[in-house]
Amino acid sequence: MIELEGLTKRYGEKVAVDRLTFAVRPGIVTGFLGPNGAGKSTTMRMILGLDHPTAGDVRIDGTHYRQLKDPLTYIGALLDAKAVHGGRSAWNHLLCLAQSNGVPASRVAEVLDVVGLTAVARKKAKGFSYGMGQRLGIAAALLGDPRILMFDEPVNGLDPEGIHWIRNLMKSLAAQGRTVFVSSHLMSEMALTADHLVVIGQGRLLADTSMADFIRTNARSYVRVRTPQRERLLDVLHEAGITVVEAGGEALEVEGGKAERIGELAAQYGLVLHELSPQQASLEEAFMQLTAESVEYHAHAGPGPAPQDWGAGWKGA
Ligand SMILES: Nc1ncnc2c1ncn2[C@@H]1O[C@H](COP(=O)(O)OP(=O)(O)OP(=O)(O)O)[C@@H](O)[C@H]1O
Repeated sequence: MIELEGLTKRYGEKVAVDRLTFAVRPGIVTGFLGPNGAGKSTTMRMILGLDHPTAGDVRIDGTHYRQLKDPLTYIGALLDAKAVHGGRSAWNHLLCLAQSNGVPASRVAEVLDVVGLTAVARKKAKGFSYGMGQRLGIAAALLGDPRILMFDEPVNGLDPEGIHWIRNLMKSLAAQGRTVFVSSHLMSEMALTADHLVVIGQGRLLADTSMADFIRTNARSYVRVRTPQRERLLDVLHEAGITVVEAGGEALEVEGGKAERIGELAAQYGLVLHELSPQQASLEEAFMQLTAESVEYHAHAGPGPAPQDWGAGWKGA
């Protein structure tokens, strides 16, 4: 379990993390979401004792990180995959970590096998691709067989097979009863992996809830209905007190009723339906809706030079 209480970090005037209070529980994957600059990495760094909180507190199974003996055996983390001495081989990097953390050297071969780097174990890390570096970082996190795992953007740079692999790895670690805390900007991936979500914006807690509740609360779900008897169906739904938002063409978006109820009403009145499909809102829609107010770094959309014209001013200069 990771517990944060009023955790705050200021850099001068900038409040990077603002009175965060939440707990990351064992047995499930908890996703950590927030727009760029929301404070996710700063929070993770404070959990690991790499940054000092300005105020508040954070504990790992009831203890401060700095008080843990052999911390890698309590919490394993992937924060920055590039934090590896490039001149060292993957094997040596992990062996050094094992020796300084009371982990048996036999674990090195085991974790290299888990992350699929056995074949390149003796190669220098500086020759690794970004994705191989991520795998090495994940191996380091797993080295001490810790009860708590924390990953900052673990799927960055991974190929589709690697993304699939890490998704299953995180789920199986949680199924073993471990605490798994993971940040990602890839909403589709997070939707497949996380059971619970902690969402922050501008350093503040915006949500601490199950995936299902988060989507239900923050995005619109509706039933899409197509019928050649549009006016009659509208009357029937209206009579039944069901809200209809009209869409283009012959499709209706029905917000206030379940597909079963709409289908039964149509049958009762002998109306033909060409489509009756519940539309589940996506995590991405829910996330954008919730964090719209707290996005600091917007790209410019709308009128402006087309991408092919960028730099046109340089021509002939
Ligand atoms: N060492 C530092 N000095 C000054 N400001 C910092 C420092 N580290 C982080 N910040 C600021 O704190 C805020 C939070 O940054 P942080 O990296 O924690 O966000 P994040 O949610 O991890 O963002 P991203 O999704 O872009 O990785 C940002 O405004 C950042 O500029």
